[in-house]
Amino acid sequence: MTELLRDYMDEKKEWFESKIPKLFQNAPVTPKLEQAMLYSLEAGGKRIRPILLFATLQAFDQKEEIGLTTALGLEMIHTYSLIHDDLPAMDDDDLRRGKPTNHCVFGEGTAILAGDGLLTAAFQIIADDQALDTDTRIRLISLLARAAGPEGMVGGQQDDLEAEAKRLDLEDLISIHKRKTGELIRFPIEAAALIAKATESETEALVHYSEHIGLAFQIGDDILDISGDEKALGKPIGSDLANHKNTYVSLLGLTDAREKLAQEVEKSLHSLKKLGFENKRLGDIARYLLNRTY
Ligand SMILES: CC(C)=CCC/C(C)=C/COP(=O)(O)OP(=O)(O)O
Ligand SMILES: C=C(C)CCOP(=O)(O)OP(=O)(O)O
Repeated sequence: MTELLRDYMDEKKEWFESKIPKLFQNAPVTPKLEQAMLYSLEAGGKRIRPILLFATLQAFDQKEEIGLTTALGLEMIHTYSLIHDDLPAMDDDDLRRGKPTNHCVFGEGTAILAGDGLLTAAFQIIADDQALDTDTRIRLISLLARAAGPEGMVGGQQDDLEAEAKRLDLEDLISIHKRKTGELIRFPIEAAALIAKATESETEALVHYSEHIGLAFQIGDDILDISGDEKALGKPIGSDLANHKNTYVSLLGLTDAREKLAQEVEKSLHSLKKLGFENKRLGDIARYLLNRTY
């Protein structure tokens, strides 16, 4: 990662995270539930989805502040998905973002409710966002519901669960990941294009970019699951193997998985070129995915 991108990501992450403690300040949320929601939300992570939203707004010379609430809602949904993904009924993981998983600290019942709370509160804060006009808010809520729901992430997760006992081909694996991971990578980019009032053809090129980096991101996650550093990642490695998951590495082998990742990054840069955005932050983010270590 270039020093410039590192600085940008650190700065945006810090700014974004400074807003999290205030999220439920004026809401009468049951204390243990609030504590459980904030525990996972504040645990860190790369904040790559909010950063993609800010970087897309920046590419259109828009202030990042205008996308802040949408980015918070998105990260709340991403965090809920990780809490539920770690549950004994799913991946049964003990470590996430460098800390014991939500159910290990608060118990399974509260972890399920913390996830439910984050999911629903996300839509509430976007609906109430005074920085955006009503039409934009409704369109964002619709996009986000589609991306996170049964057509998107939840559907992808269901297919992923069912696939554990089977051997998939590459096409099936891509179809699962497009929904399970890809939709929440696509959303911040499409949302920022909507907020910035991008044209149809600009949005189309950005959606293509997002689809390619979404796949590159997931391939990178699969590679890191076998060759990454547990401390840097903040989650256990070897979990895919233990759970008999179909991954790009199990299907293609490490070398070809790396090659496929490089191809997806190349295609994402090609989509950016159409917009003259390849040298903007979005291009740097795509190039960072090539060799990410966490
Ligand atoms: C509705 C739900 C629960 C969705 C979960 C979506 C998701 C992307 C989980 C993490 O995937 P992973 O298991 O491949 O990643 P990790 O290695 O981080 O656990
Ligand atoms: C989609 C996948 C692979 C789950 C983890 O997502 P991230 O790798 O973005 O996790 P955090 O940085 O937010 O913890």
